[in-house]
Amino acid sequence: MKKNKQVFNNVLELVGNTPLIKLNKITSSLKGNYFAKIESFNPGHSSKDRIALYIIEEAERKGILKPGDTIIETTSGNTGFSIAMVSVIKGYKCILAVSSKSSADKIDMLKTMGAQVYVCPAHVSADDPRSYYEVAKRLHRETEGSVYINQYFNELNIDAHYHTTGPEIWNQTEGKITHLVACSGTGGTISGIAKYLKEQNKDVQVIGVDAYGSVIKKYHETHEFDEKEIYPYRIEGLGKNLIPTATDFDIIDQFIKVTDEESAHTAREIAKTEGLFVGYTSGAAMQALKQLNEEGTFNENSNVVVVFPDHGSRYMSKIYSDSWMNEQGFFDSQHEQEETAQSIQYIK
Ligand SMILES: Cc1ncc(COP(=O)(O)O)c(C=O)c1O
Repeated sequence: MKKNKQVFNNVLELVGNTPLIKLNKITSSLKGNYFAKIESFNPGHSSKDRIALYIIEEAERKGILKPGDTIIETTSGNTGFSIAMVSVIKGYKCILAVSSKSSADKIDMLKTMGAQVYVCPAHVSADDPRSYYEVAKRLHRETEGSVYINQYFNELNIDAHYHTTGPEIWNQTEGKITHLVACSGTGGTISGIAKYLKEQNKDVQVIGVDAYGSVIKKYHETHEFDEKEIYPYRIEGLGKNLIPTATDFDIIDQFIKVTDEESAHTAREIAKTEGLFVGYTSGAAMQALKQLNEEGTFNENSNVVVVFPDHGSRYMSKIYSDSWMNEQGFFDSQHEQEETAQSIQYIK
């Protein structure tokens, strides 16, 4: 049968080639042109589909993985979902070691996607045999024919974005991009895209978004790992309490930090202004654009691409819940709280 582009052989054929959408209203008072790379258009609703597929296919190419083998990772987040999805299609077992802090919803989601989930105590040190890092390492050692994805320390994480997201952004902007702004967690997204873009045009400015409570920005500036920078924060997937080797610090020009509170409000603002229902780190990245604009980073000729990594549906009990926002103290005034409450009217 002739290949019909409307019909796909399986869901994995839809990974990548996400749209770049112009931001209009939320950026109306900022200098320059703004475009968002909407990674929730991946079938697993996040950018992590790209690394799951790429790393697993690399292992296949190298003959490390055979059908029926096992893929192991330590995450309850987007990467876990993406690995589970790829494993279903390709016929691998998927083992995810997650922290007991993970919500029941997330664990159920992974279980639904066929993963074997090990829930490990959250409040033990990383080198404790019960920690999710150690459990994953032990399962990897004990399971013949297993691959440990280890996204924070796997350079294929960078390669995945170098070969996919980077060229997509270059082509979608017809080479006119001047600035890339992206959150940095493992650092794979920003490092891989930056490497590709700078090979095309070394003048493209690359700005990473970090969280208060994370060591990344300070490490970039001083090469010092400063434990004093570390404290708990709420945004998931952004910043870190360790230095990932999946971040190429030399290729990133600058880091900027954003707060939990402003990022949450900005994510809600993106939905209301652009009709894009995106995750918490998309709010963080957009918040970074506002701060960079204030600092005078952009001018009328700037063509800024911002990466929105995932979909808002994963944050219903967090930033899109008024009671959660209230519990965090993110509604500064009674007025703000009443205003959002008024958008729901109960007819009795
Ligand atoms: C929601 C979300 N945003 C942003 C990131 C950051 O992407 P990267 O790990 O490629 O730096 C992650 C990764 O963990 C994520 O899950």
